[in-house]
This record gives sequence, C-alpha cells and structure tokens, in this order.
Amino acid sequence: MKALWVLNAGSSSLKFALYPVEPDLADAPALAGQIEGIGTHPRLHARAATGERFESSVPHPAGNDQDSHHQGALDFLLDWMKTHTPRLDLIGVGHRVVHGGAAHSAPIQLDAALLTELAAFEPLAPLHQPHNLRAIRAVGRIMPQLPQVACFDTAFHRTQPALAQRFAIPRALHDEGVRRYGFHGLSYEYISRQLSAVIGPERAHGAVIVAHLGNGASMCAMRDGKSVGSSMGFTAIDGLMMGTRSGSIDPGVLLYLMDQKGLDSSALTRLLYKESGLLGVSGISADMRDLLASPVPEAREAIDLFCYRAARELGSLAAAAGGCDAVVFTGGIGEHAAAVREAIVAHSAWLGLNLDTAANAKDARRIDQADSQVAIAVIPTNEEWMIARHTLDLIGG
Ligand SMILES: Nc1ncnc2c1ncn2[C@@H]1O[C@H](COP(=O)(O)OP(=O)(O)O)[C@@H](O)[C@H]1O
Ligand SMILES: CC(=O)OP(=O)(O)O
Ligand SMILES: [Mg+2]
Repeated sequence: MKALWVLNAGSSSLKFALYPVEPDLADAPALAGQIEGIGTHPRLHARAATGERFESSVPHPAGNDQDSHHQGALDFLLDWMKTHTPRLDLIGVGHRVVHGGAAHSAPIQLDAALLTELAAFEPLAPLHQPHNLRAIRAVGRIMPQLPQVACFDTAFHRTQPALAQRFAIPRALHDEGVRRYGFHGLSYEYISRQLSAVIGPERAHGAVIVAHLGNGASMCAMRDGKSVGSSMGFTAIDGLMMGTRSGSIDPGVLLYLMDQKGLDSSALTRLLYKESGLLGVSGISADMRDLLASPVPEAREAIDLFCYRAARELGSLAAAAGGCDAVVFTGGIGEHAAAVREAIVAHSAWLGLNLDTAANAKDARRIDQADSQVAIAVIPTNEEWMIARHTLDLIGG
C-alpha cells in the first residue's frame, strides 16, 4: 500500500496518522493514534480503519529531562510503526510545524537549510517547535531518502491585513519579527474548506468567527474563508484562556512579577505556559471534562472565566471581520462541551446569536435557531488530514 505518514508533535502528545494515497488521498486514515502523557505516563493508543485497536505502554527513557522523554516517545513510535506496518510503501512524511515565521505562507519540502531556519523559532513556541523539529530529524536519520514536508500553523494567517499583524511598539522591533503571527492555522484551513457545506456559500464568503477550543485555544476571524485576524499573536500564549496557558494578560503583571517577586524568564515561562489557564484558576485540572464534572466552586469559576474571555474575544474579532455571519466551534472543547458553547453563545446574544439548545446538546452540525441572525455550527477539525493533503500536493503521487 502506498501511504503518507503524518506527525503532529505537541507538548505532551505525539499524534500520528497513516493515509493511503491510492489513487488519491483517502478521506480517512488506515491507522491513527497518539502517544499521550509524554513526561509522565506515556501510553500509545492507535486504531486501524479495520476497527482493530492497539494499546501499549511506552518505556521510560534513560534521561529524565523533557528532551529525553520526547526522544524516547519518538524512537518507540518509529519502531512500533516498523513492526505494525511492514508492507508499507511510504512516499512521504508530513509534519505539523507550529511556527513558520513571517516568510512562510505555504507548506514546503524540508531540507537541512530550512531546518536551521525553523530552529530559530524554537524560543517563540517552546511547547511545540522543538518537538516538531526533533520528529523531522529522527525520520531523516532512519529514512534519509524520504521527502518530508513542513506544514505551518502560522501560514494560514499570512493573509491578514498589515494592521492585524502589528503591535503598537517601535517599528524596528516589528521589522525584526516581533509581530502577530497567529496559530492553529491547519485547523482553520480545514474548517474554511468545510464552511460552504455547513453554513451555505453566502455566509461562507462573509464574516465568520471560528473558535478552536482545545488544550491550546484560539479564535480566527475570516472573511471569504481567509484569515483577517486571530486571538493568538507573537506566541501561542496570547488571547483566550487555555488548559494551562493564561491567554492575554496585562504586560504590567509580568513587570510586577519580575520586579517585586523576582521571577526570571524561566519562572515566567512556567507560570504562563504550564500553571495558568483552567488549571491555575481551578487549582484542580487543565481538562475541561474534569472541571465540568466537579462540584467545587473554583472549577465553576474557571469554566465561567473561560467562556467570558472567549465571548470578549469573539466580539473583538467580529470587529476585525466587519461583522458576524456565522460562529463555528471546533477542537476538543468546541466539538464536545455543549455547556461551554451555550455559555459563550449566551454572552454573545447581542451579536444576533440564538442557540437551538436541543441541537446543541446533541453536538449537531447546526445549532442555531431557524430565526437566528447568525449561523452557529459545530465542525470537527482534522489537522492531520490537512497535513496529508498538503504533503501529497507538494511531493506528488
Ligand atoms: N466530551 C467532552 N466534553 C468536554 N470536554 C471535552 C470532551 N472531550 C474532550 N474535551 C476537552 O477537550 C480538550 C482537549 O482538546 P483537544 O483539541 O483534543 O486538545 P489538543 O490541543 O491536545 O489537540 C480538553 O480540555 C478536554 O477536556
Ligand atoms: C498552537 C497551539 O496552541 O497548539 P496546541 O493546541 O496543539 O497546543
Ligand atoms: Mg491541538
């Protein structure tokens, strides 16, 4: 079987999918899964198109640092793939690479020079970029002849107007790259391609706000299916409250923590990326499912703040899009947490959103009332398929 392999390396997970390409790219993968819990209790789960399920613990690496944990998971996965897909004719590997900087507005085939260029963005996406590049190098070592393609989270946002990409800081900093990039672009691109079918072509060409609410969460304002604004900026901390990330925060808080509390950059990084968000406010968990099931008031407050912040951002992005013809929910929370969607829509009633609560409770595709001025939809995202599509388009069948 001719196939493409997709790797999406995150902060604590390594997702993978195998897409048959005979004759063209299949809609569904032949095999897909992930190693979760990297750094704590790594386990591999996978599911084949035949229905067969796989589960395996991943041995702990020799070293105890983040790098060793991620390298260990990757080595295990590459070995596992070799034994579970022996008769495979791999024609290429597509990777999610979170940061492509200002220059890359499209996917690109990898080579040594590009890897060096992309390594310069590691400090801008410390939870993602180093792991993305490690996966590329590891595949390159084992299968040096195999074409590899980088698909950037930032690329979809390069259509944004110049103002949407600028901070109000001295020009020289903008010129050296301190600007708004935006992320989750592969997810938004996938959603953009589904819009017509779900909300109709007229609205799909209008002003659409897409909320990607997962462990990392952001929103994108689209006009004619293209990004015109995003809640995430220079890094993937900005904007919405997330599982463990703060989202937007008064920069004065950071100055206060540095000057008065003596926090240095690594302490601030830990605070803002790993100890804030749903976890920090609830004191219980970063996982929305745990919080929805908890009777503790702090869990309730964390969910309320998540929804309030999302609604504030939605209003801001409606201004960027010049209106709001449709709102689309996606990502683990956006696709499955009806109570969260309901609260965000309730805060946004002033924009003309009117929820069909019965459809919402069922995670239906369309969840707006017939008389709602604004269409409201739930569309499952598929970053892996989008990566496979780009990879095949670049390397050819
Ligand atoms: N049935 C569900 N109800 C509520 N939240 C859910 C449900 N399923 C998943 N989630 C939430 O989705 C989030 C993970 O989203 P996901 O998009 O899978 O994350 P990642 O960014 O790691 O890809 C978690 O907060 C999880 O609790
Ligand atoms: C960019 C980002 O936040 O990605 P994720 O949701 O995978 O953490
Ligand atoms: Mg994600």
